[in-house]
Amino acid sequence: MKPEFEARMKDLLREEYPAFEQAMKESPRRGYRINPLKTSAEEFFRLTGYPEYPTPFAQYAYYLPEQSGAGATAVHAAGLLYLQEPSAASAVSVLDPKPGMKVLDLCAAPGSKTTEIAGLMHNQGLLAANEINPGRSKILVENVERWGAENVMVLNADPAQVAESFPEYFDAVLCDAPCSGEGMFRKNPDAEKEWSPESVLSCAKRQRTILSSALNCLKPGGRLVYSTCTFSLEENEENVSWLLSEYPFMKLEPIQASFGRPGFELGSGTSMCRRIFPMDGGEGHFIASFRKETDAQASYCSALLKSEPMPRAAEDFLKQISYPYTYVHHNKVYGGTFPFVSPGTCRLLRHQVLLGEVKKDRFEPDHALFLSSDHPFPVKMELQDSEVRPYLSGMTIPCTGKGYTAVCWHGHALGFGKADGAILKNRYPKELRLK
Ligand SMILES: C[S@@+](CC[C@H](N)C(=O)[O-])C[C@H]1O[C@@H](n2cnc3c(N)ncnc32)[C@H](O)[C@@H]1O
Repeated sequence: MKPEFEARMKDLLREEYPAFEQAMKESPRRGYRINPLKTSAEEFFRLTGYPEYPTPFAQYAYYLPEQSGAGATAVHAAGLLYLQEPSAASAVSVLDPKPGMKVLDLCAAPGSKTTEIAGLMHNQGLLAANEINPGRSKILVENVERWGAENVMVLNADPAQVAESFPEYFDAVLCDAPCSGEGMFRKNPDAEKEWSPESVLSCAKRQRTILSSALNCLKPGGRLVYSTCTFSLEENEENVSWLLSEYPFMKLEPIQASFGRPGFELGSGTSMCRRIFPMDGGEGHFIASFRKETDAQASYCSALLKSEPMPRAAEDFLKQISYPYTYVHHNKVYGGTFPFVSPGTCRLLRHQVLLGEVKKDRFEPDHALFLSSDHPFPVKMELQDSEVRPYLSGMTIPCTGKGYTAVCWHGHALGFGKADGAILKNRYPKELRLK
């Protein structure tokens, strides 16, 4: 540990410091969540043979066994699991999103909390996932797609733009802010190299700007959950105190949780927040929960988008699967479980589910259609275990069927291909292929 970091942690933790120091010498805890949109715990453990070792932080969350190789296997490609640092799942447990709500995940990439929220919403309501960084926002799209969520729009915008486009729109907002990452030092020792007391202060300042946008997106009566994966007071309880004094209509709420420990009390009720340290079974997290209490009752309705007519080629193809809402724009056809709302001035990367595109009067389905959780494609083929790697590497597979076909492993689609009665031409996306 850097001496300055060590001194700050001693000051913060006092008599608890030896436990922290000891925990920092131990191996990091790794975790994953099961996808409730696609599988059950019973099926998951039968398919993987993993030991069932739940974490205290969230529903569907488990510690990862050593040497699982989970990232490269069919369960990952089919979107049955998401690898996530165990304590990071705690913020969504506090947010407690429900089916039918309108939820914003403001700092969302790579998507561990977005997929967790989507899992709890069961494709009902709207989840907007925003990421400011263009490169990271593409990874977010990939992860949402593999998860199979059908009600997620992905935005790539500055939080201020999101607030301008969706004023007082959401029932719940998660602000999982960029931070100095002190809770990542055990997992990723390189993260500590970039740390300094100055970087803590600049993160705290940036978090205040992001928080101001976050609360503007929240409708009256709505709930804002603020989280970081760092330990500094400046980025956590001090920012909470700042928000309470700057925006008196924001009220701090107690967090009822069986994990972690209370926040440090700064005189504004900040012991109602929750903290997790490495000696609490995860790497480290901070969570605060606020309610927006204003006299205003009305909340904003985002404009609905007007679809272009459904192209004939798409209409014929889509008889095979029917979504509650469809939207056509520039020959691209989208399906979803929530009406298609305007992204305002935000750059839009994903509109619920991209079903496919009409090219030269032919409809070409998209990978996302096949990975969707609630609308399985009816024409399928089942892979043998030995065929999974070849398929995920982009190779052709023997197949006696004809036409577009979902390629499945134990009934779960990994992707698709086009069969000609003898072989299936592989349409697994090039950028996802195993090397
Ligand atoms: C802690 S990470 C989010 C992790 C994500 N919620 C998850 O669970 O996978 C914070 C994110 O905020 C983004 N970010 C960086 N600067 C930002 C800013 N000024 N405004 C909003 N987001 C920012 C980062 O690119 C990063 O993806």
